[in-house]
Amino acid sequence: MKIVFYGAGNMASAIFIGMIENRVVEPEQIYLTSRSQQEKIMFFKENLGVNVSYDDTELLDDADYVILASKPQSFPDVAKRIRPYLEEKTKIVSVMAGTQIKTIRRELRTENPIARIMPNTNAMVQHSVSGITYSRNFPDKDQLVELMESFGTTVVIEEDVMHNITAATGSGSAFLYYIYEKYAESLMELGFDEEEALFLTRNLVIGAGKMVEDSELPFSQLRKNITSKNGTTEAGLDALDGEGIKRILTATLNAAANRSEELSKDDE
Ligand SMILES: NC(=O)C1=CN([C@@H]2O[C@H](COP(=O)(O)OP(=O)(O)OC[C@H]3O[C@@H](n4cnc5c(N)ncnc54)[C@H](O)[C@@H]3O)[C@@H](O)[C@H]2O)C=CC1
Ligand SMILES: O=C(O)[C@@H]1CCC=N1
Repeated sequence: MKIVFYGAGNMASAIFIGMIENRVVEPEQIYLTSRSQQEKIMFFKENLGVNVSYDDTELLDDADYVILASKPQSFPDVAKRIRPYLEEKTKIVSVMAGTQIKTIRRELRTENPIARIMPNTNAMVQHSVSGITYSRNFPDKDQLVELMESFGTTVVIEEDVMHNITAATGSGSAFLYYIYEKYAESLMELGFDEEEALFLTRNLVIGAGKMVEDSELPFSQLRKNITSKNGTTEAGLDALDGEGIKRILTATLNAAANRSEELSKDDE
């Protein structure tokens, strides 16, 4: 199998590192190309054993999958590179937020099978939760799902659900990291120094993540197990509700989903 990544940034590298670490592909089956970050992709070549090329003829020759992993705004340039050399057998898989299948088809001027996936950077530790949607003519769906399951779990969705999945899990871990950042900053306001605040937050997050992984209890029960009547946790949770935690999170997710919709309209 030959898998070619156009773009070798944060998302692409999380995917191919996840795939290689899980041994569903050999490094020599992966081809990388980029526009910037040439030092970084040489690092991948030297340390992982993947191929690097800037020659589109070589890249697209007999390719099974082309992964579109540039920013949506760079896609017209990427499409120009791919268009002349794309073979009929090649399946296109896009990770770009907001770029619709019909836009990809139009820019590449192709009837080839196209899938859109929305992973997240947890792919690097095989824990992405990824949305996937296919064009009608996509063959071997199971093969693509199998490849994707090497870096996490997948949910098959209709294309119009992609905006919500992009917000929920594509962007979602950034929202959680931001909350952890702010948690550490608040610990510093409480009196801990920076090192202590980061140490405490990091270990709190790791422990909570492990509890979520290992325990069968729902989030609400895990929370209740910590909350004594009239105790400290209850006081903190009342403050969180008073500040409108639910409203804040709903606004966050709506903003991200709306931006995905805007991106999809930019290219109509
Ligand atoms: N970072 C994330 O957590 C996620 C990102 N995505 C999507 O993944 C895509 C990439 O995002 P990042 O990896 O974060 O961006 P990035 O900026 O880290 O990487 C972009 C890559 O595209 C390459 N590129 C740009 N123009 C090119 C061209 N003409 N030919 C070949 N390569 C070209 C750049 O050289 C770079 O390697 C975006 O479309 C984004 O919507 C989707 C899910 C999560
Ligand atoms: O911020 C973005 O647009 C991309 C899509 C999902 C995560 N990162």
